[in-house]
Amino acid sequence: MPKHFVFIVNEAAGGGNVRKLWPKIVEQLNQLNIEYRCTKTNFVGDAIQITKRILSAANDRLNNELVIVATGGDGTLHEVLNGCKEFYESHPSPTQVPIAFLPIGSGNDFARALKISDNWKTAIQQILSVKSPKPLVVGKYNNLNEGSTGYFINNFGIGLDATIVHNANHSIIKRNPILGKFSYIFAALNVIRTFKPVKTEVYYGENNQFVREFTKGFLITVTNIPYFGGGVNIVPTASPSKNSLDLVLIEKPSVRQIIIFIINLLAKRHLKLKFVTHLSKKSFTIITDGNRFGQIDGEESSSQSFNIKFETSTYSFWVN
Ligand SMILES: Nc1ncnc2c1ncn2[C@@H]1O[C@H](COP(=O)(O)OP(=O)(O)OP(=O)(O)O)[C@@H](O)[C@H]1O
Repeated sequence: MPKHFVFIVNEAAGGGNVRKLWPKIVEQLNQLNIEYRCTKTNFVGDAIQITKRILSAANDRLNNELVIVATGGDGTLHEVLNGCKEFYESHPSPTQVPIAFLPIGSGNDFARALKISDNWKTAIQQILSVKSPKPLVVGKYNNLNEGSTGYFINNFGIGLDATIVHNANHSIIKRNPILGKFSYIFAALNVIRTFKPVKTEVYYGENNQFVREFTKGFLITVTNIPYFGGGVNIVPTASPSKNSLDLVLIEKPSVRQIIIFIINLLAKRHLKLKFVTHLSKKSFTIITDGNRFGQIDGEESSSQSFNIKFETSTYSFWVN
């Protein structure tokens, strides 16, 4: 069946690079003679509202033809996913409009995990070569303190990586089209020195009957894919095709341990280190004692003491 593609375009992604690229992409789409339309986002969170409007305007026939193409970075894809999930939670349907991804943001970790090309022309060809939607696992979080829920495609971090995201997002480097790619590295070098660890409890098992306590939680990351922070291979075995989420937790390391960790990270052996905790589960709850930043798919959440239940969920994606 011919597909109708709706591009939700975040021109602010990729340090503003998308604004320059988009006219070229439009030219290419016209040359390819495919059926498409596009909507540009105007502010943070707009892609959630746009997605919900698209889905509520589609009827049953269109539902089978539509593909929503998140066009930007991981934050744009995150918003499109949450728009879809919110819509179908209030309008249950046997079929879901699938999400495709045209990765032209700064980090593009989801694309890296799914081997979607970072060359936009190739990525468009990849989208056009898909024959049918594929269900993929996404993370669901339930913030038990706030009573809010949401979904993530990549990772939910508390502490170190979240503070790095906070600092990177507020640095002028992030808005630079060339240096933007390195904004996380610059921020990391500073935060690793200054970050204050946080007391953390992790509950898991059928009825949360197992608990692990960490007095000096430093890096606390729940991930659905191998990468975080723009290409760091934090859990090489993580996959959105596996019905589990991976937790990596490191307590405040010494300088020696940081060096050992980096060397082992490069050799993909870091999860075997004694001072690194790695759990792969369908569900767990993390409680932290002390206000720290959180990051969800690279977008920061406010500084707070977290009490979060994580579980797996699924959504339909237009990927090979
Ligand atoms: N018109 C807009 N102006 C400013 N910000 C916007 C606009 N539309 C969307 N946004 C916000 O831009 C932020 C960054 O988008 P996105 O994450 O897609 O790009 P990126 O940061 O370059 O990529 P990545 O997350 O892969 O590093 C998101 O929080 C999104 O809500």
